[in-house]
Amino acid sequence: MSHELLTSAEMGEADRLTIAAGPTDGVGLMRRAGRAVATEVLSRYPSAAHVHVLCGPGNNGGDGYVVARILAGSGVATTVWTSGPPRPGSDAAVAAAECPIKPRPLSDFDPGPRSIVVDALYGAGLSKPLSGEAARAVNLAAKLHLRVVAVDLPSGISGDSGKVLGTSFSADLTVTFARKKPGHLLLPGRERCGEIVLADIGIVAEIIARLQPRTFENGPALWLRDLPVPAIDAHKYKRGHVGVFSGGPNATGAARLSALAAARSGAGAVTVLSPGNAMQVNAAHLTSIMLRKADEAADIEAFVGERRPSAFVLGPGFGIGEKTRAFALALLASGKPAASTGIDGLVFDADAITSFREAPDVLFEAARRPDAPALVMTPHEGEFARLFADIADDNVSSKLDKARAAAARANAVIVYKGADTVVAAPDGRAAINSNGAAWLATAGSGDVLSGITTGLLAQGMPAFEAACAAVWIHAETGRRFGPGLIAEDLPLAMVPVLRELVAAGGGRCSTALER
Ligand SMILES: NC(=O)C1=CN([C@@H]2O[C@H](COP(=O)(O)OP(=O)(O)OC[C@H]3O[C@@H](n4cnc5c(N)ncnc54)[C@H](OP(=O)(O)O)[C@@H]3O)[C@@H](O)[C@H]2O)[C@@H](O)CC1
Ligand SMILES: [K+]
Repeated sequence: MSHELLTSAEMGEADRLTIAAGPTDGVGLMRRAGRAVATEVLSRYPSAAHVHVLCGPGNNGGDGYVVARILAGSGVATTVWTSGPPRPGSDAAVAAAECPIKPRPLSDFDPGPRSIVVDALYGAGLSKPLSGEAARAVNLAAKLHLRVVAVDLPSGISGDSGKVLGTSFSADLTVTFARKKPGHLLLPGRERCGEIVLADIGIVAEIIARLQPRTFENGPALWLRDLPVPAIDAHKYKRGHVGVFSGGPNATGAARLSALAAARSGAGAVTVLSPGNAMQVNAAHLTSIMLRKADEAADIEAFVGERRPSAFVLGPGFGIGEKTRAFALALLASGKPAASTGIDGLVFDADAITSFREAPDVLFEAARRPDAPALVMTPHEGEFARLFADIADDNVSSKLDKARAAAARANAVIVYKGADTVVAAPDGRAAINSNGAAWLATAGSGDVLSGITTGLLAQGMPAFEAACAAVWIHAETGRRFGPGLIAEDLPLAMVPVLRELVAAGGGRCSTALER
């Protein structure tokens, strides 16, 4: 599995364990890292007039000296610029000694137009904002529109958070080693990396597994085995029954989008639960989706007892206020075994999140009760801040840290939406999504995401996996559809994506869900 993401500390530990296991030493790893970068430079820019390798004082710079040695040995005009010599006795000092090019001070950096920059100033060891001569080099490369190949990370980007410290290079290509780091996927880091190439430098999977990584790049490898497929003896209720709450007569569309998405994601039956005064509007627009009146919390109880739904989505178009809070708390009290016919999973989105802005602890306490159904919440940035104001205000933490802290506090899987959506579970696992597309930023898109998540939950998929799969499928569908996408397109357009996932080996029979 190469979808694990490593923090700087974990990467350092992988390095240490690899060296301890032998026979490769630190300089050996550095030579492989540098060679991987040099190979990319040579194959992508075979006719480059001049390559400028910028070397910092640490091991990132060490990789740079290896790159410079190999490029020069291949006949490429190469200049090395350094921001400081390596520490005597370090691996980087060995690499520098092996490099035949005499380094020049970075303060004199003076690249010609159309040359290539290899940025080996700072990588995993970035410890402060870029300034002085490094910032000048960044500005010069940008001004001259030079191609930049970053070693491990563009200097100035934090590998753990994706944040820019001071300023940073914007690379065309970033070559990183063993596994990607969170900063390659979190914004703005992701935009500054350009294309990312993952190079194998001999840090084996067994070593990575010993670190027990808790952060992943979202993709099928993380959840395909849990993706529900109907068993041969499936009937509709064995495939999970989803309940979707509709808003009033002027706000019914969001629920229908969620309902359709839940049905397309494989739930065998979907019921829209509508206020009495919106029954006619909903009835006029529903065909395979069922419809039932639900005006108060007692109606939920009756529905759960009679129809045995397995998952609900509350929030899209529902409205903000006391009724939403009452419905949410009634649903959270409907888990097993408190009610023998209890439900397995809940998705709270939009208005269900905002309704608790004055008293989030009431929601968290209800979600923390042992019998509460698994809860997934899908806030965008604004909604996240309403529920987790202190976490959102923390300027030091990354989006990953924030999603994790929120998940632990709320005892819920948090889907912290955005162009770099993070899914975090209360147990500390987290995944960063990287296949999103700007086409998804359209009204109703989030309602569809909630519906897919609920559909998967209803079929017995565990909450973290269901949320990750829904985010990925939703993003993949939007990416493939491209221009012209509106939310109504998504439920049907995701069918080819689902077909491919099932063909690729998904997953778990939803008959496990006998109700
Ligand atoms: N781990 C592995 O498996 C492998 C790792 N490899 C490579 O090692 C890299 C990590 O190396 P690293 O730990 O030596 O850190 P690195 O990024 O060179 O920086 C440290 C130095 O920079 C300085 N410094 C930092 N920020 C600064 C700033 N803004 N402005 C000025 N100075 C600043 C910092 O100063 P200090 O914080 O000590 O004051 C320190 O001197 C990694 O990215 C990869 O390329 C490969 O060889 C293959 C195997
Ligand atoms: K770098």
